[in-house]
Amino acid sequence: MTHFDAIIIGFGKAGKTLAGDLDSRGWKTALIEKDKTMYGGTCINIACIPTKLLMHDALNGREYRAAVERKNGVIGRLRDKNYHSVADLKHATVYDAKAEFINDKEIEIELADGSKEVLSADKIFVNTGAESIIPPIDGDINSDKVYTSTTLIDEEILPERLTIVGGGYIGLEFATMYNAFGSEVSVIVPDEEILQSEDSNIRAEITKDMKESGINFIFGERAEKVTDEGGSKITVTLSGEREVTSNAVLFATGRKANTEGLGIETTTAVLTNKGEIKVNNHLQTDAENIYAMGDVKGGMQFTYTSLDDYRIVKSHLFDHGSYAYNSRTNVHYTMFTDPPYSRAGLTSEEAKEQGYKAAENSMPMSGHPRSHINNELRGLFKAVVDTETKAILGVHLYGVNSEELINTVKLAMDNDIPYTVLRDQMYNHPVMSEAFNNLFDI
Ligand SMILES: Cc1cc2nc3c(=O)[nH]c(=O)nc-3n(C[C@H](O)[C@H](O)[C@H](O)COP(=O)(O)OP(=O)(O)OC[C@H]3O[C@@H](n4cnc5c(N)ncnc54)[C@H](O)[C@@H]3O)c2cc1C
Ligand SMILES: NC(=O)c1ccc[n+]([C@@H]2O[C@H](COP(=O)([O-])OP(=O)(O)OC[C@H]3O[C@@H](n4cnc5c(N)ncnc54)[C@H](O)[C@@H]3O)[C@@H](O)[C@H]2O)c1
Repeated sequence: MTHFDAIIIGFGKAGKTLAGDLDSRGWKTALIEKDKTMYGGTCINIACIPTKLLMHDALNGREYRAAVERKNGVIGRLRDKNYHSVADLKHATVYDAKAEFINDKEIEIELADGSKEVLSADKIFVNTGAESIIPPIDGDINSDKVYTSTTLIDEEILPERLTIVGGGYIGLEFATMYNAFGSEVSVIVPDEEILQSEDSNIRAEITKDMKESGINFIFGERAEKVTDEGGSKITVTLSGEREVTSNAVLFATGRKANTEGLGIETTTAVLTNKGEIKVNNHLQTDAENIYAMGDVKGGMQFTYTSLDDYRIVKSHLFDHGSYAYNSRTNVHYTMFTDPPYSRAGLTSEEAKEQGYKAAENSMPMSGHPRSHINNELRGLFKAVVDTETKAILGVHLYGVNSEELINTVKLAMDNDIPYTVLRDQMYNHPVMSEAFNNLFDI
């Protein structure tokens, strides 16, 4: 049995960053990754990077197969760079193996040749991510025309017609991307509208623009059955018994924590009722030497929140836990549609429900000078502020460059900078951020 100071299970964002940090402190560390095509984790290989690259190429008119080829080249290089960023460390060893706990301090790994080995460590960090969920559906769910986000982006032939089940982040980003590549896209949304938790004007605007770009929505129905018709056709039967036939079906119906076969039940750590690893404010599980970071511990599923989980664990290990989960504020996000939608904080309805003296302002992007230069008049920016304290309570930015602009607003919110500062700031010209002069004129 080989003993380590630390074992990290999974090559996710938090884990690989922690590996580098521990190495600089002289810790002998093992990083165990079950899939050689996943060095660097989900983001690099099957999520953020490939999808945003394909979106970029789709919107810039590149042909689908050429974009998939470019994507494969880029992620291959990033995967190799990520592998070496850990494997070349002085005190770290990367194991190509599936890890399974056998108790709080020992892990059994199964190597590619089927042989088994036990590794032990004082501290163990679980960073195994999440995987796509396909809800219980009747019919030919194993058809080669049924895809998840992971498998669709590897398909080299553009589906002429694509049915997307689910109108969440993945559904709407893929609808934008495949529509721009030239597929005829239908999105099945079980609710009466997309994005129920977003501001109602913003979601109406996004829906209008997506429809105008040619995307077809079917609201208020669930996918219940898939039937492989043979040849290149597949049919989805909806709860209202309507049928949608296309050449490919993407299930964009959520993701679940990757804990299957991890042997958590052999440890003192426990799972929540959603199957995520239960952690405390320092991301420690019920076993005090085992931590969980990233998607596997539940909560918001983003690469940057996983990176921030590393900061929480580092703080607990080396700085008395001064930065903890409840130190994290105003977690923002972007949905990379065209144009993108970015949010931080509350909607005005939420702010009022929570008792704030809230006022809001909205600004159509068609009135902004930079929009005319960009030849992109779509978009709507909204801000919600507290009229008493002058605090920014929320921003909802649907428009060009919102994925960048949102970071400025989050910085202001995190540092209690009043909205009047963003209102009165001198911005250069002509740029998107000068929209804040008007947006915060409340
Ligand atoms: C299509 C898509 C697009 C997305 N786009 C964005 C985006 O634009 N921006 C953003 O911030 N987030 C995005 N996300 C979310 C983001 O990708 C994830 O939140 C993030 O990658 C999670 O990282 P992680 O640290 O939890 O672990 P991961 O990166 O998921 O790594 C977990 C690793 O553990 C390995 N593993 C699992 N079980 C075992 C085991 N038993 N033994 C050994 N290894 C194991 C896995 O193979 C994997 O490599 C997207 C997700 C998807 C699906
Ligand atoms: N830009 C980003 O940062 C980004 C992009 C993509 C994904 N992600 C991450 O990935 C996570 C998962 O995304 P997602 O879109 O898969 O999940 P989601 O939970 O956002 O959306 C899933 C949707 O599928 C619907 N659904 C479920 N069963 C259905 C059925 N039978 N028929 C029709 N619809 C059905 C649900 O009602 C829901 O609206 C996100 O929460 C996010 O954290 C992030």
